[in-house]
Amino acid sequence: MSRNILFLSKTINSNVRRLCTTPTPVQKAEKLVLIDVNDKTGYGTLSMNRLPVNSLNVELFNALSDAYDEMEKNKSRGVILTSTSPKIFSAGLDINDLYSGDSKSWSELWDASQEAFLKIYDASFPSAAAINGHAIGGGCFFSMICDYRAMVKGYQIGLNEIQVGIALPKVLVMIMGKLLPRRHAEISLTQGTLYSPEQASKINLVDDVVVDKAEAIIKCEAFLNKFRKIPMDAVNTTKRTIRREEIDYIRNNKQKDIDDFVKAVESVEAQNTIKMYYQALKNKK
Ligand SMILES: CCCCC/C=C\C/C=C\C/C=C/C(=O)SCCNC(=O)CCNC(=O)[C@H](O)C(C)(C)COP(=O)(O)OP(=O)(O)OC[C@H]1O[C@@H](n2cnc3c(N)ncnc32)[C@H](O)[C@@H]1OP(=O)(O)O
Repeated sequence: MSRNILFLSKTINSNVRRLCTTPTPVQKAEKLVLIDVNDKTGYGTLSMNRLPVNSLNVELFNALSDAYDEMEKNKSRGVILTSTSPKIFSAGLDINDLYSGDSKSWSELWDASQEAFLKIYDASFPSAAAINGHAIGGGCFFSMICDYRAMVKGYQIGLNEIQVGIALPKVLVMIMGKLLPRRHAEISLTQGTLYSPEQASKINLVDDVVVDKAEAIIKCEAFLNKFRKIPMDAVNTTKRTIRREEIDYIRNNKQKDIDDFVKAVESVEAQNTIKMYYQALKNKK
């Protein structure tokens, strides 16, 4: 059974295509999240596919939410979150949107990010991130809300929002504060530190360092396998107890959280920094 070739199957929605093993090959579809369900294990591999860098915009957030809905509907046993790029998991929020947006578009962006966050963080199955390249800003955050992270050597990971001029949104602070030892969380959040996978593994930011994507997927599958003999209701009740604070915060303060994000992005200081950051990125070559 070939799992590497894209096959035609019914379109789930405008941005998500399920990959399955029905024998009708078609050319690669330009969907923002590709779904490949392994019929043997029941695990779905979700590959972000907004090339070149999987920068997160409303459409990619919505595609992730839709993909998770599909996994819930199909009673998935687990998800492996990865990317189709050979060297980038995700470069975080789309700088173009931060640079050229307005309060309406930033509200929509954050609204969509909250939805995707809740789908992943409160899913009824475990998620494992196969971090096959750089995971920066929002890209790092989306790996952090999975239950497990394996990262390929040679890339960088971290929450660098502060360097882009954005005050850290509350949920990012809450989750970083729980994942990393306190001192590392504080330094990382206030300095926007980017880490090698080896450094990240020493501070709990990643669980395993691997040599390539194939090994990352194997590690993710091994992690998901650990849940096969445990009743999922018990796992989910326990997980929700652990994660309740962040989930309740977003559910009960949705609009305030959006307003806080818009305020952070539209401040003169943030806009000046975003502008410089954007220009530096464009002048890199
Ligand atoms: C309550 C719910 C919470 C949920 C919240 C979810 C997420 C948000 C969380 C917090 C706020 C997040 C903020 C951010 O994420 S800010 C963005 C942070 N990201 C970065 O700083 C990454 C910047 N990019 C890089 O460092 C490099 O590009 C790279 C990723 C290391 C790759 O380097 P490489 O040399 O391989 O490629 P290029 O640099 O040439 O890039 C190729 C191409 O892509 C463009 N690009 C890169 N990054 C972005 C980006 N983030 N957005 C848009 N475009 C990007 C780059 O400009 C090049 O374009 P070109 O046209 O020149 O080819």
